[in-house]
Amino acid sequence: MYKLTTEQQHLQLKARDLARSAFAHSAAATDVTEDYPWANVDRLLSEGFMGMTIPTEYGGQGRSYHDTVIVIEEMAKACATMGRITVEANMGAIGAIMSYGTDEQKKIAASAVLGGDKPAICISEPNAGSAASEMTTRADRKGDHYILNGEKYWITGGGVSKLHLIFARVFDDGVDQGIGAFICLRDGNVPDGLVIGRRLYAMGVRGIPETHIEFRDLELHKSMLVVPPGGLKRGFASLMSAYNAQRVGAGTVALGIAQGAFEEAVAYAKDREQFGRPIAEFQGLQWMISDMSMQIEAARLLLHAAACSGESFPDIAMAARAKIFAAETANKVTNDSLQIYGSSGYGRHNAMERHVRDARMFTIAGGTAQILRTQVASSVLGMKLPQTRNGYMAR
Ligand SMILES: CC(C)(COP(=O)(O)OP(=O)(O)OC[C@H]1O[C@@H](n2cnc3c(N)ncnc32)[C@H](O)[C@@H]1OP(=O)(O)O)[C@@H](O)C(=O)NCCC(=O)NCCSC(=O)CCS(=O)O
Ligand SMILES: Cc1cc2nc3c(=O)[nH]c(=O)nc-3n(C[C@H](O)[C@H](O)[C@H](O)COP(=O)(O)OP(=O)(O)OC[C@H]3O[C@@H](n4cnc5c(N)ncnc54)[C@H](O)[C@@H]3O)c2cc1C
Repeated sequence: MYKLTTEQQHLQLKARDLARSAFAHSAAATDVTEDYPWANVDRLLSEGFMGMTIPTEYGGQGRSYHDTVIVIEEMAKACATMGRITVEANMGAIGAIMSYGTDEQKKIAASAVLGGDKPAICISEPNAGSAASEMTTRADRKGDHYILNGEKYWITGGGVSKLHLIFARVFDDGVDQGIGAFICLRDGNVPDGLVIGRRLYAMGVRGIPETHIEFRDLELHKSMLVVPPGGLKRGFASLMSAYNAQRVGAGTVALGIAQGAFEEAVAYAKDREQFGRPIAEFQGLQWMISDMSMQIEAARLLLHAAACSGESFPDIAMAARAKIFAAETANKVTNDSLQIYGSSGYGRHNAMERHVRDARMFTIAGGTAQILRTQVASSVLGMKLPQTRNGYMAR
């Protein structure tokens, strides 16, 4: 059982106040316009919810991932887009750079995020989604620079993010060194070679653009290559280890969406009358409400435990379990909440259909529920579980 400290309870209340007063009322408009909510991001920044995990020596608050999930749930409950922005402003790319980067890299990243930027993490490719380690984006050394070529897809924040962390296979003298991550800033002037491609219009969480990004002879100084302590040969494993934090964050957005939909459904059940009495008096709905409350509470416990696990970053299996459970809970709870609303939930004049759409992405993005189950199985069985045919044959 987790218990929030007094300080964490204050943080939760501060986040809840901001989310309710500033973000909840614009969530529907953000969904309809599909515009990035710049004004809300300014508020998120000025209230101290961006770059919370950045160490104090780089201008941040040095907060834990546990503190961060407390804030994310509140933001996502009010507006899923703001929930996801809070994740990327505190986890993912910024977490990896603040842990593995050089002093110069940390200063660049901290300055971007503490200036209001939500970084973009560029891993997935059209032919390497689940099979992320099969990425073909390559960086070839040329003197003091690397030349990047390749294509990423479903990059959250494409066209609005300033800081990009680009995963690529690194070649020195044509020899594969392993996978590293490059920092590329899109700061007013778009660097030659960084091409923001077409937008992928999404089913939910529509306030953040998802785009293709191409690298066409993108030239980056060698000092922009983030090399984790284990070197490039262990680069992919170390970078994915940092990414476990973002999985916990994404799961928490799913939780916040579920909690928000649930609260609305409970209030509606007490208010709506059929057969001369509130529909909350019908056992068929009472048992649905019980199940929803259990699933939400269990998801929250798994997420908080995962956020507190590991050393620098959450443990791979705990993060995977928590994200799978929270994502599947969000799909179930938002659908059941809509059911409790009946036709009113199905109408677009109501928030329920948006909650269902917003919840849908989390069994896909950040590692699908199937891939993450394989990671959990690998941990439980103590077995490597290569997914390629020749991986098994080699064993
Ligand atoms: C990891 C996979 C790509 C599977 O690929 P492979 O079979 O080639 O790799 P593995 O042998 O499983 O892994 C190689 C190496 O890395 C270690 N590893 C892998 N993942 C992690 C992790 N999460 N934490 C720690 N370590 C990790 C692994 O143990 C191996 O180490 P050893 O060599 O054994 O010591 C695939 O499973 C995978 O994760 N696919 C999903 C890709 C993904 O999550 N993409 C996210 C893109 S960003 C995004 O979607 C943002 C959306 S959001 O909502 O935030
Ligand atoms: C809204 C959204 C935001 C995203 N944001 C980002 C981002 O910011 N940065 C980024 O890099 N990526 C991002 N992604 C991409 C995301 O990481 C990928 O969608 C995800 O990793 C799955 O890859 P894929 O979509 O190519 O599906 P595929 O890998 O093609 O999978 C298709 C289906 O096959 C299943 N499958 C594949 N391999 C296996 C296996 N070995 N065992 C069992 N089932 C398997 C999958 O589970 C899935 O059901 C985002 C995606 C979405 C939807």
